[in-house]
Amino acid sequence: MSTGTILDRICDDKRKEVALHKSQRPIQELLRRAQDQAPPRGFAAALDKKVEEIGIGLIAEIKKASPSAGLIRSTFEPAQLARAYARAGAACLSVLTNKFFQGTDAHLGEARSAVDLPVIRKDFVVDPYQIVESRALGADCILLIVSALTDAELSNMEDIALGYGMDVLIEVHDEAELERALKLKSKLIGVNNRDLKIMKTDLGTTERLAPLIPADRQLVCESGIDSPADIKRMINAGAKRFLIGESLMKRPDVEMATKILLAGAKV
Ligand SMILES: O=P(O)(O)OC[C@@H](O)[C@@H](O)c1c[nH]c2ccccc12
Repeated sequence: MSTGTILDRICDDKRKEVALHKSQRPIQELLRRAQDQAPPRGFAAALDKKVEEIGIGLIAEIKKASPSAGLIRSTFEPAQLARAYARAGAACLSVLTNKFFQGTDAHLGEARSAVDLPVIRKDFVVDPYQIVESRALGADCILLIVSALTDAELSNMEDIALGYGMDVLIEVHDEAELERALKLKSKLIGVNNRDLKIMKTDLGTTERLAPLIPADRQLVCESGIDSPADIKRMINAGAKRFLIGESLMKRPDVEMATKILLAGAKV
C-alpha cells in the first residue's frame, strides 16, 4: 500500500505503533479507562456558540513541529498555550499527539486540563483501537482523514466515536473525498487546504469545495491561514469555522497573535 507519500509513511508508522500499544495496553484496560472519563465536552456545539457570538469559530492548534515546516516552536508548554488560546477567544483546541509533529499523548491531557474548551485529538487514525485510546486520553473529538481510510473503516470508526458522545471531524481535500465524506453521519467537514500527499497548501481548495457542501453540514477551513487577509478570503468563500496552527504557533505571543487574527476577521 505504501506509495511513498508522507501520508503513507506516517500511517504505516502508526500501524506499527498501534500494534505495539495493543500488546502493551490491552483493549479491555483502555475500554475501562475510556468509561471512567467525564463525558466529552461538545466540540461542534462550542464552535456553533462562537460563530453565533463573534461570527467565527476557531479551533486553535497546539503543534510543536510538522513535516512541512520543521520545528515551529521551541518553547512549548501545552497548558500555557491552551490558556493563551482560551483567553484570546478560541472555541476549541486541537492537540497534535503524533511524533512526526513532536506531539505526545501527554500533551492532550496537559492542554485539556488547563482550560474548559473541547479538544480534538489530532492524529492519524488507522485502527478502531485509537478511538477508544482517544476517549481514554480525554479527547472530545477525533479526526478521520478520508484519503487514509476505506468507506467501511470510516463509518465503523465514526460509529465508535459517536457512541462515546465524541464529535468527529471528517477531513477531505478534493471533490471525490468530499463525496465519500457526505455518506457519513458527521456534520463537521474539514477541508484541508494542505494536500497531505505532497504537503502543498492552496487556499483555492476551500474556494472550490465550499459550494459543494450541503447546508446541513459545517465546513471547517483547515491549514495555511497566515493572515487576516487569508481569513477574509476564506470567509468570502463561505467559511465560518477555522483550524489554524502554524501561523499562531510561530509567534512568541500566541494570545496576541490569536486576538489579531480574530479581530481582523471581523473588519
Ligand atoms: O498549521 P496550519 O497550516 O494552520 O494547519 C493546521 C491544521 O489544519 C493541520 O495541522 C492539519 C490538518 N489536518 C491534519 C492532519 C494531520 C496532521 C495535521 C493536520
